[in-house]
Parts: sequence; C-alpha cells; structure tokens
Amino acid sequence: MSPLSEAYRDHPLHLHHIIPLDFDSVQTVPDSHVWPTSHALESDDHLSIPTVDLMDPDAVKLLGHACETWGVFQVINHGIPLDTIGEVESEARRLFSLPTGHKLKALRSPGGATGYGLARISPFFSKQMWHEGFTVMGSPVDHARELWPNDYQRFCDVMEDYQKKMKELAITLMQLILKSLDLSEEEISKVVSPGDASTALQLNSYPFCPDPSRVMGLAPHTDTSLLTILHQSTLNGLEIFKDGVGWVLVSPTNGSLVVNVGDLLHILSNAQFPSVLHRVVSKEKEQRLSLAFFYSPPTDFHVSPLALNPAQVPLYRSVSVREYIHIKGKNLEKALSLFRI
Ligand SMILES: C=C1C[C@]23C[C@H]1CC[C@H]2[C@@]12CCC[C@@](C)(C(=O)O1)[C@H]2[C@@H]3C(=O)O
Ligand SMILES: O=C(O)CCC(=O)C(=O)O
Ligand SMILES: [Fe+2]
Repeated sequence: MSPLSEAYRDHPLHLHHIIPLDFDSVQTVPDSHVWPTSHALESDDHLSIPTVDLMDPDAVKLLGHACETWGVFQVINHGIPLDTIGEVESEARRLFSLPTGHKLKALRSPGGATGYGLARISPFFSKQMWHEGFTVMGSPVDHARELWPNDYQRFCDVMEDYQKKMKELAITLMQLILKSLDLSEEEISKVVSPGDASTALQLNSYPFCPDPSRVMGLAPHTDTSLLTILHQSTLNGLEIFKDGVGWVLVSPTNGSLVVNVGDLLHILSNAQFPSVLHRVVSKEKEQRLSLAFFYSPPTDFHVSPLALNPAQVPLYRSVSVREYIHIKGKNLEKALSLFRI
C-alpha cells in the first residue's frame, strides 16, 4: 500500500458513500440525485482561463501570473503525446462500460483509497453526484485483476505510463511555478524531488444522464494537491469559480491540459496562488470522461509558507501532508481556514 493510500485509511467511509448508482438501470433521475436547479443557469462562458505555452521563454512569468490571477490555466506544448492521452481515455472508457455489477468487483474498500467508487467528497453533500470514479495510485494491478482476470496487462501498462509522464510534467510545472515565487534552487528541490512524491490518478466518468440540468457531476471543491493536471474529453462541464465573476466554463481544447492550484500550493505560496474552487455540471446527456492527476509532496513533508519577504507574515502554520489530508477528510472546504494563523 502506498503512503498516500495509508493517509486515507484513518477515516473509513460508509459503503453508501462509496457505491455508485446503477446508472444503466435508471430511466429517470432518482430523487437522491436531484440537486437544486439554479446551478445549471449561472455560468459565464465568455471569459476564459489563461493559456500558457510551456515553450515560451517567458513561461516562468506567465505561469506565476496565471496562478496568481486565476489559480488555473491551460497548458500547451506540454510534451504529452496525444496518443498517450487517447490510450488512457480508451482504457477508462473500457472500464466504465462494464456492467455495474462487474465494476463493483473493484469497489474501493471502506478504508481504501484506490478502485471504483463515488468521489471522496460525497459524505459532505446530502444529494449524490452523477459521477463514478476509479482511483489509481501506482500500479492498478490488484483492481485490474478483479475486473479482467485474464486481460489486465494493457490497462496497467497504460495507466502506469501515463502516471510516469504526468509526474514528469508536474515536476516541470512545479519547478517553474516555484521559480516565479523567487525560491532558490535548494528550496525548490526540497519541495519537488522526483524520487518521492504523493501522486494519484483519478479516472472520472459522468454517465449518460436523462436530465442533466437537475444533477451535479462533481460538487464544488478544491483539490488536496500542490497542483492537479486534468484532461477533459470533448464535452463541456468543468467550471471554475472566480471571485467577482462567478462560475466560468473551462471548455476542452484538443490536446491541451488544464492545470489548477491545489490547497497545498495555496499554503506554500502564502495564499499568493489561491487554490481554485471548481465543479462539473453538464448540459449534455452524453457520457463525459476526464483524467485528473494529483501531485503532492510525500505524506511526511511539512508544508508551510515559503519565500516570504521581510514585509510579509506567514498566513498559515506548518502542516504535514498527512495531517492536511486528515483534516480535509473531516472538514472539506473549511480545512484551509483551520490552518490560518
Ligand atoms: C489524491 C487524492 C485527491 C482526491 C483524493 C485522493 C484520490 C482521489 C481524489 C479526488 C478526485 C475527485 C475529486 C476529489 C475532491 C475527490 O473526492 O477524490 C479528489 C480528492 C482531493 O483532491 O481531495
Ligand atoms: O471532470 C473534471 O473536469 C474535473 C474533475 C476534478 O475536478 C477532479 O477529479 O478533482
Ligand atoms: Fe478537482
């Protein structure tokens, strides 16, 4: 078991917060999944998040500016081949296309972090989300064997290769972003070391829905990471919350990746790079897929505000990644404020 999985073992969830609906068997949206409908109306699709070209000689400055003003940006020229993304998507589609009863063979265990199930944030909401996920931390072989006893190798190879490439990209992005904060090479290498990091890959599926305006794909949340690298398939649905504006749609563009600041970078940057609240609401009935890769320091790493100039005071106290996960599991969006000095 990876140290990151262990960090999630402390608060086992009830099975009804893990087992998704049998989406194939319903013709109408059950009451358990009906959310107040106002959310379907309020997004702004005229504004768009910044795009950063990783090959741009000014990438450091552009990334710093994007993190400061939006907390989220699209990255292009990121070096991840389109074929690689396509393969992961196709394996994810193969998994989510299995009959519900079959997918339940790989159900996340109550104290576990990996496998098939509802989003971890489910217990915080009285209505269920129109969502199913599959969480991978390193090798998915145990769960893949449960799904395909004789044919799991390809799934594992594709998921492991993607995590390796995503980790390299996450490290590159983190190094550039921390450079924009004026951190020294030495400080940067303490936060970002290729050898050890906590990472997770989340395959998200928002199944076909007879009435998309009444459901919530993924409820508003910030990620518990330094940063998250997201690939969305062709369908709209992701929205981010921008202060003074409201919900802003983030449309998928072919081959680009969405990067967002998570809570741990929020703390590390002393709130200069705020973590961004986001959600998934779709207007389409069709199934939507996304792939989210979460990058964090090792679980025993202590995160605290860095690179403060003499005029700045730290706004957050030091917290280990493990403790932050623990507090977030109990308090969700209040977690950050609990570490405020
Ligand atoms: C490494 C991570 C990050 C997790 C928990 C664990 C594995 C699954 C991730 C997600 C994916 C879906 C949204 C989220 C909010 C959720 O419910 O599960 C994420 C959560 C977090 O960012 O806190
Ligand atoms: O599906 C999406 O576009 C967003 C997924 C997400 O926010 C997550 O997995 O944390
Ligand atoms: Fe997220």
